[in-house]
Amino acid sequence: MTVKDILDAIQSPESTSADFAALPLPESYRAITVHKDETEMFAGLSTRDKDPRKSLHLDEVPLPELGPGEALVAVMASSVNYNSVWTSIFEPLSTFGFLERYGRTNELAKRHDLPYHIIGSDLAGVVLRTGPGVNAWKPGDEVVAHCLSVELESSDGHNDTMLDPEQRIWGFETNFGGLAEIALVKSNQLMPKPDHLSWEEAAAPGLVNSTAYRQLVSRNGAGMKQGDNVLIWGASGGLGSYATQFALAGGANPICVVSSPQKAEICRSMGAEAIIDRNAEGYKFWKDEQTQDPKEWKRFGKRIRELTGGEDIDIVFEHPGRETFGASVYVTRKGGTITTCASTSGYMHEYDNRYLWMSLKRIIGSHFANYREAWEANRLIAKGKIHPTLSKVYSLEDTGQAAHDVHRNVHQGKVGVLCLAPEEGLGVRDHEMRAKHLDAINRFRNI
Ligand SMILES: C/C=C/C(=O)SCCNC(=O)CCNC(=O)[C@H](O)C(C)(C)COP(=O)(O)OP(=O)(O)OC[C@H]1O[C@@H](n2cnc3c(N)ncnc32)[C@H](O)[C@@H]1OP(=O)(O)O
Ligand SMILES: NC(=O)C1=CN([C@@H]2O[C@H](COP(=O)(O)OP(=O)(O)OC[C@H]3O[C@@H](n4cnc5c(N)ncnc54)[C@H](OP(=O)(O)O)[C@@H]3O)[C@@H](O)[C@H]2O)C=CC1
Repeated sequence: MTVKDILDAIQSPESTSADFAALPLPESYRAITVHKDETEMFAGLSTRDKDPRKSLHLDEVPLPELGPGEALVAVMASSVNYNSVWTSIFEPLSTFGFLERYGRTNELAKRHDLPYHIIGSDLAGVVLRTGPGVNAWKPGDEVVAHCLSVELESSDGHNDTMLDPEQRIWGFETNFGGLAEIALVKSNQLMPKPDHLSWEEAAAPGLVNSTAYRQLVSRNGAGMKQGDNVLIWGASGGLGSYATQFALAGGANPICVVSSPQKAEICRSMGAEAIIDRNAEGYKFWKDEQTQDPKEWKRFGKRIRELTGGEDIDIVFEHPGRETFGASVYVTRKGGTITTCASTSGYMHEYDNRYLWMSLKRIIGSHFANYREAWEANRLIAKGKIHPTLSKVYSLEDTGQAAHDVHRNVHQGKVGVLCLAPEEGLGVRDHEMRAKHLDAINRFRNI
C-alpha cells in the first residue's frame, strides 16, 4: 500500500467511507522536516541570512501510531505560515525543545519527541482513520484542520481553550504537521472543508484567518465594532489580508499599511480606501538601534488624521513588533486598543508609557484562536463572507523556496503547498457558489 492508492481513492467519485476505512495505511510517507542535529547550522548568521531552503528537508518518515481522540488525515494541500519560517531558522528557539517538553508529559506524547520535526500548521484533506472515542468524524470526510492542540484536563482552559496550560500549536509545538502527505491531529481540530474551494484554497486561511478573527473581532481580542478606525500593519500579508477583510465586512474603516504600490493596489481592490505605503513615505521610527524618533510617530499620526478626516486609531492590529510598536501606541486614540500577536522585527518592545496611561489605552496580547473562534472563522470562509488570499502555489518538494519567499517578504497574502494533490484546482464541490465569489477568491493569484 502506498500513498498513491490513497490519492486514487480520494479522486474517485465512487469512494465511500467504508472504502476509506478499508484502505490499508502505508508504513511511511513524505514530509517536510527540520533535523535535530542541524539546529546550530545557522550559528553566527543574521536572521535575514538564515535560509529555509537549507534547513527544510523532504524526508520519508514512518506513520505515527494513532491514539484516542486523534485522526490521521491524507493531506491534499497545506500552506506556509511564518511559524514554519521561525522553525526553519531555529528562532527565537529551536522547536525541538517544545517536542521534548511535550514528550515528557505522558506516554503517548512521547511519540512527538523525535530527532526530526514534521512542520506545518494548516491542511485540507480527507480523514483516513479515527482513534477510539472519535464519533463526529469518519474516514472519507473532507476536512480542514485548525492548529490548536489542547489537552483540556485542567479547568483553566474550560472557558477559553487558548488558556489551557497544555496549549500547543500543532506542527510547531507538536510533531506530525500538515506540510506532509499524511498528518496526525486531535479530532477536535477538524472542521468541514468549505465546498466551494479547491484543496489549496481551503488550506490557505486556517491559521491566519482564525488568528485575525480572535485578535480583531472576538471579545477576547479587540472586539471591533462598526465605524472603528483600524490600523492594519502588513495589510496585504498573511494576517493582514484577513484583518482587512474583517474590518471591511464588519463596517469598520481599515487604514492599511503596506510597503509597495502593488500591495497598495491589492488593498484597494479588497475595498480599502485609506492606504499608507510605508516605503514610499519613508517612515523611520528608529534613529538608530537604541533610539526611537517621536517626530516620526507624529508624522505617521498626521498622515492617519489626513486619511480619516482628523480621527485617531481605535484599534491597532500589531505584529511587526519592535520596529513599529512605539508608533502604534502613539497613534492610538484615547481609550483605544493595541492588540498584538507577534514581534516579527524583534520582541523587546519599547514605547512611551505616558501615552498609554494618560490616554487610558490598552495593550491586549492575542494568540491563535480558541476552538470556537477557529470554528466561527472557518464558517465565514465556508459562507463566502471572507475569502482565501492565496497568491502562489508550490509543490511539496519546493516548500523550502516557499518559506524563503515568506521570510524575505517577497510573497503576497498566503503561499500554498500541494501535498498529495497532483495539480491545482481540484476538490471543488459547490461550483455554483464558487462562481458567485470567483473574483474575490482569485484576487491575490499570480501577482
Ligand atoms: C499560531 C501561530 C503562531 C505564531 O506564529 S507565534 C510566532 C512564533 N512563536 C514564537 O516565536 C514563540 C516561541 N516561544 C518562545 O519564545 C517561548 O516558548 C516563550 C518565551 C514564550 C516561553 O519560554 P519558556 O522557556 O518555554 O518559558 P518559561 O515559562 O519561562 O519556562 C521556563 C521555566 O520558568 C518557569 N517560570 C515560568 N513563569 C514563571 C514565573 N512567573 N515565576 C517563576 N518561574 C516561572 C517555568 O515553570 C519553567 O520552569 P522549568 O524549566 O523548571 O519547567
Ligand atoms: N500569535 C499568533 O497566533 C500568530 C502569530 N503570527 C506571527 O505574526 C507575524 C506575521 O505573520 P504573517 O502575517 O503570516 O506574515 P507575512 O509575512 O505574510 O505578513 C506580515 C507583513 O507584515 C509587514 N511587515 C513585516 N515586517 C515589518 C516591519 N518591520 N515593519 C512594518 N511592517 C512589517 C509586511 O508587509 P509590508 O511589507 O507590505 O508592510 C509583511 O508582509 C509573524 O511573526 C508570525 O509568526 C502569525 C499568525 C498567528
